[in-house]
Amino acid sequence: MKILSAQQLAEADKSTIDKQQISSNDLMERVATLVFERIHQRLNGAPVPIKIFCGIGNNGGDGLAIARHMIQHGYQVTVYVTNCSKKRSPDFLVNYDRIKDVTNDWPILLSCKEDFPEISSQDIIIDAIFGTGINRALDGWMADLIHYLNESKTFKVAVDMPSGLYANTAHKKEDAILKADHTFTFQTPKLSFFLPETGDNVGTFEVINIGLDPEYMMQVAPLAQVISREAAQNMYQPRKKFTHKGNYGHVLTFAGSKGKMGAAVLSAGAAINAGAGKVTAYIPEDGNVMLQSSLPEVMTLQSEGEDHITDFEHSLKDTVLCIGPGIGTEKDTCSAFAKAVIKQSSPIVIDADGILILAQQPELLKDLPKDSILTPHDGELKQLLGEWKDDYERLEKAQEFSKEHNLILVLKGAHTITVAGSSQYVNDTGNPGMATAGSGDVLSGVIAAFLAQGYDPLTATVFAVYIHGASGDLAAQTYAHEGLKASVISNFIGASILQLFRNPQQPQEPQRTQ
Ligand SMILES: NC(=O)C1=CN([C@@H]2O[C@H](COP(=O)(O)OP(=O)(O)OC[C@H]3O[C@@H](n4cnc5c(N)ncnc54)[C@H](O)[C@@H]3O)[C@@H](O)[C@H]2O)[C@@H](O)CC1
Ligand SMILES: Nc1ncnc2c1ncn2[C@@H]1O[C@H](COP(=O)(O)OP(=O)(O)O)[C@@H](O)[C@H]1O
Ligand SMILES: [K+]
Repeated sequence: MKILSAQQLAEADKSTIDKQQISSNDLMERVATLVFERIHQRLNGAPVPIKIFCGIGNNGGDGLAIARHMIQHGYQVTVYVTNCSKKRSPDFLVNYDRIKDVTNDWPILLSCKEDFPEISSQDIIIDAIFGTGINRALDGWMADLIHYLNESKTFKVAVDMPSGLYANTAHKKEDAILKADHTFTFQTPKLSFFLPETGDNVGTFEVINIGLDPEYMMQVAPLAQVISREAAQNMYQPRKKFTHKGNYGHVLTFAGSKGKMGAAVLSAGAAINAGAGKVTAYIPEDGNVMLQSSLPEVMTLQSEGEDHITDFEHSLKDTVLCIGPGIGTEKDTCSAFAKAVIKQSSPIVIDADGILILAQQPELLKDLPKDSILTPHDGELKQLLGEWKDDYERLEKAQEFSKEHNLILVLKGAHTITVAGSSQYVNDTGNPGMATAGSGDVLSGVIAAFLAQGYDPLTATVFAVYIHGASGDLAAQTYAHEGLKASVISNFIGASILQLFRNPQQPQEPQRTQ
């Protein structure tokens, strides 16, 4: 699913109005009806007090139209309008008049702090103050209103966007942004929903298809794409009947050191669990017994170094190299790392200490095969790219780095973003239970396994990130977030591939918790 900028969404609105020969007010009515239906499905006429706060632009117009539908269906609604400017949008004004026809009274105007209504914990708040049109931080009593609403313990629903939040530009820390429990967003999710500095303001969200011009939606180059279940289904490559293990590739994991042999077990184990035909773990000598007894399916090759890898002399022909988990940064490990990456001619998966070594020896970047995949968490990313001032600069720097070095970057987090040149793919599977030691090692093995099975590097990466998160979601249904551990996530890889093609009505659909 495409993520568009606020400006592109405004263009899509315009194109829709032109091509579908409807007025902007007809579109607003369509939007409001769709939101009302979603709310009505959930509340089912419940006599809860609902307070709708409307701005004076089109988001406010949406709010007034939603309020009108709710009042006509017997809901207990009080409507407030934030009287912050004389510049009211034409469609706001149409709906301002229309609601009066239903209530025989004007909505309550708020012009200062003293006007703020009392909010009880029983209330439901609907926030239609600002949407994608916001172009500066809220100040004065408008900022106070947002803080006031945030302090209340009641359930808050945002229309299109939590008010105060920008769709795709950075905020200052102190900006007033509504903290919604749920957001009904229109046509596409916004980039800010997925970023760590702002995503928490959105609560859970659902995207309402408001029927914006399909032609525009098809041709527009998005800011980023969210990997949907359908997209992941299309990426999957089923196995053929008359095949053998040689058809599914050979992964060589270069991982582990004394005290961190688990990283080698996790990455090699995940590569086997995700379908690599053969997996060999290249490890320090002392890790051999542990690895062989943990993973009987995996072959081993041992470095001369007893407690860390000190050398690399092996052939990498027809092998996918997955390098870095738990290797440490000893001098001879760094030289062995350099030997291996220089020798390899097909895309490499580089994780953890491998990324730190690259940051220390950036001259190696030019030796990496095109489309190699780096999977840094933010600590590792900072070593590579330096500090960033906000989430958007992080993405810009990652894009520049990816373009300059012809690499794919996997920016791990609650919504992992895969950056390939100027394209960005946002992952929507996974849960906070995956914030547990070793889950990144598992991801590196999954990416390598898909590469080995013949997926192209970008598809292997995006699909692996999706499946890794989906495995965590499925595992969490049995183990809860707290009980998740990396080996458990790895053991659910097969189940999550099955789940990808299961009818969503069947049990065991992963619970989305964004
Ligand atoms: N054609 C339509 O009727 C549609 C309406 N939609 C709604 O329209 C919204 C966008 O509407 P608008 O472009 O009118 O913008 P908003 O309703 O988000 O904002 C209204 C106006 O407030 C002013 N403003 C911006 N920042 C401010 C600040 N910090 N303090 C005070 N005033 C400020 C701006 O001049 C802006 O135009 C969407 O989020 C959505 O809710 C669309 O989603 C669908 C189509
Ligand atoms: N809150 C979260 N929600 C979803 N996924 C998460 C969350 N926290 C971590 N993850 C995922 O877990 C993995 C953690 O990787 P990493 O930090 O490298 O762990 P480790 O170094 O212990 O292996 C990443 O794939 C990341 O996207
Ligand atoms: K809003």
